[in-house]
Amino acid sequence: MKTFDELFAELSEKARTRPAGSGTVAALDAGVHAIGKKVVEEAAESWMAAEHESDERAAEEISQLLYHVQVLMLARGIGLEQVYKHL
Ligand SMILES: N=c1c2ncn([C@@H]3O[C@H](COP(=O)(O)OP(=O)(O)OP(=O)(O)O)[C@@H](O)[C@H]3O)c2ncn1[C@@H]1O[C@H](COP(=O)(O)O)[C@@H](O)[C@H]1O
Repeated sequence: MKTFDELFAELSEKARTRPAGSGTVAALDAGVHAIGKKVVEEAAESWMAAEHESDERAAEEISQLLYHVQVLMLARGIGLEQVYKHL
């Protein structure tokens, strides 16, 4: 298990070191447009799971949404503090 901040640190390191086989690196190479589509897809899946599936399935879809949001942040060079200051 990991926290939001821990995942962001892990993904930042992947973006910096670009290890072979990383889905994050592949997503970053695909660009903001492709990442944005994944965010929308995972948002829709989160919504559907919340309406029609178990808590566990909804939580899983929400975790994927959070992952893709972090990848979008990395693709734009937006840090956690930049987002947190608006919360
Ligand atoms: N938490 C995640 C995570 N959540 C979602 N995803 C990606 O998002 C996809 C969402 O699943 P779906 O079932 O919707 O996907 P799919 O339609 O079958 O997949 P695609 O063909 O669209 O990729 C997954 O297949 C992963 O590619 C994630 N990919 C990576 N992580 C974590 O990110 C870290 C770095 O991962 P790598 O960059 O791959 O090393 C690791 O700690 C991983 O656990």
